[in-house]
Amino acid sequence: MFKLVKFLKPYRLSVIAALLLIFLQALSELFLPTLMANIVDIGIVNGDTPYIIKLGGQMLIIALVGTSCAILSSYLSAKAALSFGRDLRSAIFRRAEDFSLNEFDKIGTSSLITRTTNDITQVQHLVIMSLRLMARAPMMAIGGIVMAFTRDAKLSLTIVFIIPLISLGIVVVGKRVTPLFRLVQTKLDKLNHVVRENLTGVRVIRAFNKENHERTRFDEANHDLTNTTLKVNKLMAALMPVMSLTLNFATIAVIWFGAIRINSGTMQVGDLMAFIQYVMQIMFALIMVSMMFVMIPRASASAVRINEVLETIPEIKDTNNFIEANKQDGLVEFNDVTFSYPGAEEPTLKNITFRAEPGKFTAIIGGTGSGKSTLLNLIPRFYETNSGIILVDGINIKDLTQKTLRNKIGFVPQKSVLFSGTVLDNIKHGKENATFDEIQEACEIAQATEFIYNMKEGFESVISQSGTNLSGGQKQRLSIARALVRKPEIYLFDDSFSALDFKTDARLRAALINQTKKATLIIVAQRVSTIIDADQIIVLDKGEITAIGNHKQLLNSCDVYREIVSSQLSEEEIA
Ligand SMILES: Nc1ncnc2c1ncn2[C@@H]1O[C@H](COP(=O)(O)OP(=O)(O)OP(=O)(O)O)[C@@H](O)[C@H]1O
Repeated sequence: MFKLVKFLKPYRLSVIAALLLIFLQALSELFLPTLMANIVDIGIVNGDTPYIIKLGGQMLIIALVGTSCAILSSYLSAKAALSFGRDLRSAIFRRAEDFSLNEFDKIGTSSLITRTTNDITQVQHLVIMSLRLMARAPMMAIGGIVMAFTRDAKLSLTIVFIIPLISLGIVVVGKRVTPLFRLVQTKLDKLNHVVRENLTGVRVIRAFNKENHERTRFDEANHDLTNTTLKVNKLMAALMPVMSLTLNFATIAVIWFGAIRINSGTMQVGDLMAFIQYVMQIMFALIMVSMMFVMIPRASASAVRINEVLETIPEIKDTNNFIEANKQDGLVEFNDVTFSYPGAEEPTLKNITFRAEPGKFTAIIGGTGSGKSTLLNLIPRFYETNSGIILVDGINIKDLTQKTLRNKIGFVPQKSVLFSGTVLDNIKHGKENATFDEIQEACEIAQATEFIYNMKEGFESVISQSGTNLSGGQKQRLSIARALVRKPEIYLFDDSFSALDFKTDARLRAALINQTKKATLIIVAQRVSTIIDADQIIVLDKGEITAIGNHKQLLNSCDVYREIVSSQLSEEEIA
């Protein structure tokens, strides 16, 4: 929790001002019972009306000052806490932006969302309450004790018995709920995960009539969260009645002993009235502390989860001694590269060595799970290799900044990803300052122009969430146009033509070859027809390169390739 305090630093002036105002508010609240005691003991007893009016006026002014301080301190503490929350959210978001895909896999997308939203809200809530209550509670408790002692030292002994009793209750409950609160956040993660999977996979769920199964899964996660939260709340609920009971007993004890002291003439009625108010203030302060104890365990569980993200050092970082890329050819070289996903028993890619030259079309083919996408993902450095080096234009990619490296690349992922916005916005993701001519040219090559103009608003048509209003092939073509508009040196297509019909696929490739004459073109494909014209075809099998050559060479020399080809093409096509 304390590690996050640094995020409050920029707002220290607001925090200090809020604390000062709270101090003034507490002083005013502590002073009022004394004035009231004087009105009773001096004004009423002596029938001194001007004295009563004078002190009554003073009470009114002090109460007004106290209220103004309370309003202003609430405003300042809310401002500081909300800004704290905003900065923390930005910090998590920025950190997550730097994560390699490994770190995303490790923490989990759903958990990252919960941490950026719910966890931060918990901590932010604690900050507001700490500034408002936590600062006020000790002032009120200590001030109340001091004032009560000045009113009647002997009667104050009642307080000495009550405070340790309440403190014990708070500590016992606090210890039991802390681990439970941590559990609540984990259960919330799980619920988010189930909801997310259900919403994104709604079509599959309906197609397979899995609604009941998914409902059960959701109910389980939902009940699990509810039960754990209930357990925590039961414990917390037990604390409040205990507090109230103690408060009432304390009041009875004070009135009882106070009455005895008034009878014996050692105490005045006004003093007893003030004393009761001070005891109330002390008890109230302790209740505030117990309320804080409700929040601290939950917020500290959230703070641990937030810190976990903030303290995760991204595996992939730019070197300080980065090299400026002078050449702009786009030559890609793999030298004996081996790569494993964390926790995997076997490397996914083993001893990969090849060259993909500018002006040449390199294709990668292989069975499912042979490592094609993984190989492609290593080029923009989405993952770090275990051994071997990858060079772009003769420079180890680890010596380039990620920005420089990725500026050279036009990447089309296997699963098309579009963002909410217009068609134009989505293509401009590839090049912010692209002219309309450039965008049109890219769409022309990607075979997207026709369907874009068939849309109601053309390039201004709005793409709904993740492109749900587009077909798979349309999404793929927009993803391709987004990469083409950059005119990069290296084009990486990860099975990006799979949703296109054969005719569109052929037209697109013909146009693409024209546009990418000088660039390095690397295409991962499942379909042999997509890569039949490649200058070199890399055949991957179980993470290893089985053979490299063109279609004809491989047909004669590579069994794996021949098998793939004969499973897709007829004898005449092969011949
Ligand atoms: N993020 C990941 N974490 C752990 N293992 C992974 C991850 N992504 C892929 N793998 C594993 O790595 C292997 C290669 O996967 P990859 O996606 O590179 O294959 P592929 O040849 O592109 O397959 P496909 O043609 O089906 O897309 C598979 O066994 C897969 O289970």
